[in-house]
Amino acid sequence: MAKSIDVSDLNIYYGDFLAVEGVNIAIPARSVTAFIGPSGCGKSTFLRSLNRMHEVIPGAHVQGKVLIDGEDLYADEMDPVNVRRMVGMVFQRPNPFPTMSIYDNVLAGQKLNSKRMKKSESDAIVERSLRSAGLWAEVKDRLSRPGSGLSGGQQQRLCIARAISVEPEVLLMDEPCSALDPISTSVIEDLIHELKEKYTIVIVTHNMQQAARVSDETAFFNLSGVGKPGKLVESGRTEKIFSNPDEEATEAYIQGRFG
Ligand SMILES: Nc1ncnc2c1ncn2[C@@H]1O[C@H](COP(=O)(O)OP(=O)(O)OP(=O)(O)O)[C@@H](O)[C@H]1O
Repeated sequence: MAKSIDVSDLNIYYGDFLAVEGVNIAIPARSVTAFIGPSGCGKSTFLRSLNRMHEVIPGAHVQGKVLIDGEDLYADEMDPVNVRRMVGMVFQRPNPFPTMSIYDNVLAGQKLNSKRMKKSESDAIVERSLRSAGLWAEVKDRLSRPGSGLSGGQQQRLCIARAISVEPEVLLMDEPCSALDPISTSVIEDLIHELKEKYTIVIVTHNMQQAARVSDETAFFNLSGVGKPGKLVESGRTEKIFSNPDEEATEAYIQGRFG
C-alpha cells in the first residue's frame, strides 16, 4: 500500500514565475513528513506538485522528476486522475460537499473514478473509511444527513474519510488543523499517527509543536530572497532537524527568530 516518494531536481513554475527551485528529497513510506518554512516559500506548491494538483492552475508546470515507488508521476502516459487516486489530498479548510449526505461525501471520490458498485460494497467502503478516520461512532446513526451539519473537526475527519475511501498510497495534508480548535486538532494528530501505519503522509504545517509531535521527518523550506524562488534548505529526522539542524536558517526559523 504505502509508497515512498523520490523527488529529483524539481522546479515548479506558475507561467514564467519560478516558485520552487531544485528540490531533491526522498520521502519514506509509512511515515509522516512535515514541510515547514515561512509564508510564500512554496510548501503548498511543492505539496500540490506531488499529486499534480497544481496543474489545475493554467500555465503551472514542473521540470524534474517525482517518482512514487519508481513510477514517474509526470510521464506522458500517466493519467493525472490516476495520480490523484494514488495520492490523496486533505485541505486547510474542511470542504465536504455541503448538501451531500455524510454517506455520499465518503463515496464522492469513488464516483469521480466512475465506479459502479453494489449497495453492500458501498456500505462497506463507507464504514471502513469512517472507521479509519475515527468518525464512525459519531456519525453511524446519521449517515443520510448533510456533511455540513458536522462540527469543523468532524468535517475534517469526513474529508479524511473521503480521501482514504479510494485507498490511496499517499495522503497529502495542507495545514489540516489550521481551522480547528485545540481538541479537534489533537484528535486529527492522533489520527495521523494511526494512519501512518497504512499510508505515506506528508503534512504542511505552520505549527512547530505540531511538526515535532506528528512527524518522523521534517523538511525546511525557505526563500532565497524577495521575489526569488523557494528552496528546500534541509530535511531529515525530525529530532535532528529540531535539535541539531545543519543550517543556521533552520535553527533560526524553528526558534521563531523569523517567519
Ligand atoms: N496560483 C498561483 N499563481 C501564481 N503564483 C502563485 C500561485 N500560488 C502560489 N503562488 C506563488 O508561489 C509562491 C509559493 O507559494 P505557496 O503558497 O506555495 O507558499 P507557502 O509556503 O505554502 O505559503 P503559505 O505558508 O503562506 O501558505 C509564492 O510566491 C506565491 O505567491
